[in-house]
Amino acid sequence: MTSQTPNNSEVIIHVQDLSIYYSAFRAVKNVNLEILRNKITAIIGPSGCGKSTVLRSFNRMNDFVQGAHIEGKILFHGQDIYDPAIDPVQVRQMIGMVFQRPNPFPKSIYENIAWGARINGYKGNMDDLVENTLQSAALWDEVKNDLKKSALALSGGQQQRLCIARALAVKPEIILMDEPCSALDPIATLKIEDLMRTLSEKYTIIIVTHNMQQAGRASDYTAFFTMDDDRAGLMVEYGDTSQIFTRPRDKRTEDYITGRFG
Ligand SMILES: Nc1ncnc2c1ncn2[C@@H]1O[C@H](COP(=O)(O)OP(=O)(O)OP(=O)(O)O)[C@@H](O)[C@H]1O
Repeated sequence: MTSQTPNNSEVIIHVQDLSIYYSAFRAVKNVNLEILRNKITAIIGPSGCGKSTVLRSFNRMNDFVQGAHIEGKILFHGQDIYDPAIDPVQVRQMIGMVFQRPNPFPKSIYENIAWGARINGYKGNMDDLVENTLQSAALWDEVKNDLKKSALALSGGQQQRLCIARALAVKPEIILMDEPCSALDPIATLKIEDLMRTLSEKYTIIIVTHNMQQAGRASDYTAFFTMDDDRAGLMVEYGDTSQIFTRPRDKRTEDYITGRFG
């Protein structure tokens, strides 16, 4: 691994020799990566190189895919999240996820936030929680008079910010974002990118994106993945986003970011 991570930042996730399989097929191999706290890390690379697979392994979403399993370790604050003693539900509470297509529940805006919190046993003032998380997701001003309205009546960008608010409501430390803007127009996309920057003051964000301008604009660190001859994804290079985009060390990274491949 080519790592430029400054050693004064706290590592929140250590990925050690990670390989991920779908039954016998090794989709990702031998990844070593350190994710830094309160930073935005982008995972980029050509289609099929395993970006989503890696992202989903960080909160055990691959557990839902029959035959999916990993080798190696993913340590969250030094704790192996695949240790049999660990409850995957708790992992997903601490490491939340936002998906490609906004997927609010077919319920009111209010209930989209309150539901997860209630299931998690939240005992505080629900109105305050709803307001605070909608504020954190930069959505409050747009919806404060419509909290009883269906979430499905919101625009795509608003729905995605609601999904971010919903993820925040259960107090995670990390937010995984899998192509969160691919269904959004450019203005809604920029709003989400601004929001990511604000959220990184309190949270750690890992984003998979096809959009290289987005990775360049919105992330602090970038991991570039590609596919090997055996179709397994591997990490080619990882470092400061400006270095990856202006002075890539590996020819494969350079070819990808200059558009010669991918
Ligand atoms: N549920 C699954 N079952 C079997 N194979 C899968 C599954 N999900 C992904 N794969 C395979 O794993 C490899 C990596 O897929 P993944 O979706 O992680 O790549 P990606 O880089 O995120 O792709 P894209 O940019 O197109 O979304 C591909 O070969 C894909 O076909």
